[in-house]
Amino acid sequence: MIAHDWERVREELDGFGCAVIPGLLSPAECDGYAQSYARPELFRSRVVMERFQFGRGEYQYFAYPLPPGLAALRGALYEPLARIANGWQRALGETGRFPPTHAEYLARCHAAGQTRPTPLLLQYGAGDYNCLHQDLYGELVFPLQVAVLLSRPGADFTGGEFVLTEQRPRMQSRVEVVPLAQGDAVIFPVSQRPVGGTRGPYRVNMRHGVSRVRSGTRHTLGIIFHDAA
Ligand SMILES: O=C(O)CCC(=O)C(=O)O
Ligand SMILES: [Fe+2]
Repeated sequence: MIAHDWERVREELDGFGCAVIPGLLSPAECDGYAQSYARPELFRSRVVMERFQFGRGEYQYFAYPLPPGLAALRGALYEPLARIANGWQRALGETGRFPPTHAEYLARCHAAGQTRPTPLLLQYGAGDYNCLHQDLYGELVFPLQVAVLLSRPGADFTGGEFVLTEQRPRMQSRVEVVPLAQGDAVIFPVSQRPVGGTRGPYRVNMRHGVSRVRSGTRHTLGIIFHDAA
């Protein structure tokens, strides 16, 4: 288990739709991941965002088997997040529950034909950005995901802020800009979250993206818990 104040994470996710774990990865771990972008044998596919009008920049999905540290991190983050996700299921009146371990959840994904790994490394240069999106890859959706900033803001790059939008029914949208240092992890909803209303919780629709990188190079590690069809 990752030693962290998960109650605070739950409160921030419930209150604002995002939470930060400072220094989840060390500078050496961040540099290791960022450098591994240049090792094609680690990845199953590469996406140039401009080709799909997803933005500008590129990313690669890791292949199975994941690097051991990444597989362990994905499994360790899943467990406390599954408890939060099950609280959201209850709040929204959904009957389905997420199993306590990531191995069990992956078995469900694989049985449903979602067998391809979704953890990814992203790479942005000057002028690159990531349009607002949702990382949905099939019917099975684990409702929370994690992104770790691998580069040093102000030193390796400028600009390139992580942003979230929250679309509320019949109301104007709300935005969060999440300040991150190297190694910080942001936890956020994949697509929806419950917000407490006077007549009980309602669903809001969330998207995330990255504003334009003004200079330098920015790398991120994305950890998504459902696999892809
Ligand atoms: O580069 C970022 O900060 C966002 C990455 C992203 O879209 C993701 O991890 O799903
Ligand atoms: Fe994403």
